[in-house]
Amino acid sequence: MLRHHHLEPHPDSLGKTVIEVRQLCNQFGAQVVHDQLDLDLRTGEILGVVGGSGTGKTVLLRTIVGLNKPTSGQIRLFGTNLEDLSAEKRSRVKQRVGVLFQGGALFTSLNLQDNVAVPLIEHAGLTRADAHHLARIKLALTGLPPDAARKYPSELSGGMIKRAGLARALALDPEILFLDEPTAGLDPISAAGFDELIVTLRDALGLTVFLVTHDLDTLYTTCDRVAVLSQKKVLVADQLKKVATTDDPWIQQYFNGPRGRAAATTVAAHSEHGQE
Ligand SMILES: Nc1ncnc2c1ncn2[C@@H]1O[C@H](COP(=O)(O)OP(=O)(O)OP(=O)(O)O)[C@@H](O)[C@H]1O
Repeated sequence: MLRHHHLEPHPDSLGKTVIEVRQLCNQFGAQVVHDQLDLDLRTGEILGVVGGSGTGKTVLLRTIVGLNKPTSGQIRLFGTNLEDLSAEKRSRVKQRVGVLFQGGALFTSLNLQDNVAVPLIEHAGLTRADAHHLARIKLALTGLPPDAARKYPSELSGGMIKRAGLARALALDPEILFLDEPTAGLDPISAAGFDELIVTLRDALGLTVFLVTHDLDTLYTTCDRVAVLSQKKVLVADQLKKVATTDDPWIQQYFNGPRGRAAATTVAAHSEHGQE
């Protein structure tokens, strides 16, 4: 079911800032990817991050979660700058964040239950038996059937792999979930199911979600706000209807091209048919 009411949160319901990116610069050799980029993520929202290929969406995600050291600029996660923290405190902050990388990044030699159990054993210090028990709960939470627990990644469909990757990202009960193109490569029905799952989990677990995507349907059905990366910055970050009217060639082509119009029409048709 489409959750159209999430597209227009009341301004008073917007949470406080959980991620604050200020004047971020990322440069690889002579290539400047981000130049003085600013972005905020607010508690409880699903923020879609879009932009042309190579505009640095994945680099931004990796920088925020501490996997890429920025050339300059500040990033505050839950109000603190990771670089100011001791290794131990930094590791504790990082555990409040879950990441689903492109491709799911599962260990191919482990079955799903063992994959999800890894962070529970390594970071939460659970016994193997307890970790397996909790791993099966996490797998069920993402909509996988019980028999999936003993399957290996090679035995699964793309959609199941994404769900298993999500179960692992949720293993340590994170407050913020980062998703890098979660519906890429999925058939439309699996992709729609995954979109719905993201909204359901956000509502049920009170998550905040940073979602990198190219998928217009995902933007229309799941995101509260959309941030557009263009010209090495976040050009605009706002509700979709406002972003779509921004005067920028890439934005106009993206949202008002044939695919953008089709996605908008589908959502409008659903909301006319008795959705909230
Ligand atoms: N570690 C690195 N070393 C050198 N260049 C890098 C590194 N990481 C990323 N880049 C470059 O930074 C640019 C942005 O990459 P990034 O993967 O963030 O783009 P993207 O917006 O996610 O693209 P896509 O939509 O195609 O996935 C690319 O040109 C990439 O080659």
